[in-house]
Amino acid sequence: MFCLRSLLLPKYSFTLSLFSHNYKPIVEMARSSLDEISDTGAFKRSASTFRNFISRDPNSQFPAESGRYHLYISYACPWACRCLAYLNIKGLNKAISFSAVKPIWGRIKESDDLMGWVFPESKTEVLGAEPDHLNGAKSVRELYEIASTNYAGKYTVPILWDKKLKTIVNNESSEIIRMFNIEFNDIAENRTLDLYPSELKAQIDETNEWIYPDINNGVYKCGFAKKQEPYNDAARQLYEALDKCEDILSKQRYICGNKLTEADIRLFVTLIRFDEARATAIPVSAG
Ligand SMILES: N[C@@H](CCC(=O)N[C@@H](CS)C(=O)NCC(=O)O)C(=O)O
Repeated sequence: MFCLRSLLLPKYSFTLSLFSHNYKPIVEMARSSLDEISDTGAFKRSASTFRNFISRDPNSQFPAESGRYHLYISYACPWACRCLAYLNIKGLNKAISFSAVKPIWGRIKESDDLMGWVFPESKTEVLGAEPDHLNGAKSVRELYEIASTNYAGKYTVPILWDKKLKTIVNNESSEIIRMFNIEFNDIAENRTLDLYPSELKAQIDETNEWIYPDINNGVYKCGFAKKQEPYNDAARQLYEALDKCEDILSKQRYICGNKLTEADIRLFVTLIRFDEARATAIPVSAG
């Protein structure tokens, strides 16, 4: 039988591997995920900052117009790839453009040592990544600086960018996918697909409530933990949650029943890049 544990083992490190080529001591990386450590040594994710909503209402501040919005992603980032998956599955590729940064962090500003997502110099430098033709930014940090003069948070992807107002609409993937699911239905090619249908909302929410902390964010809690105890806790929760998925998916096709939903996409993008994205750093053992 297909086993989630065997897919993920033995090298259980995750996202830090993406950053490892240019790894710098944490003190030089204020305002990145690597800096979000509590007193107990546990990874503590801060909330996303840009939380505007695109609406199908043409009179709203951010109306769902074709050609107006751009999605910045990294193929290495599961949060960003949720949004990319939605872009494709909803048939929004013609309405919303997207581009990818380089998959490995670089220095994001000449004047300091902060590391983060950077754009390549040319389209041929790194497969899939391309220079920022929209804003001419060298790094994702520059996009945040265009959008806000006093931004003090992390420089994360995904970013849903408004080309017209030259600002970030939203940088929270769980909200971006909800917008893509419904708000663009007047222009989406696959408008009848509803990945958050009303009859399954409660079940999807309930599923997200354990998959998010234990798996989606759980891999970061393992990878970024700075002490043994929080690492052990996160790894135990992660393995228990994977076993729970295994159990559910051995009895039914999708995580919330017989229909593909948001909960599947959110789980899949984390699972699919375990081996690819976390090969070199912070191994997670079966505990
Ligand atoms: N809450 C955000 C999280 C996004 C996030 O953490 N992205 C990571 C990449 S996997 C990032 O861009 N990190 C950059 C940094 O920490 O500086 C979402 O779900 O959209």
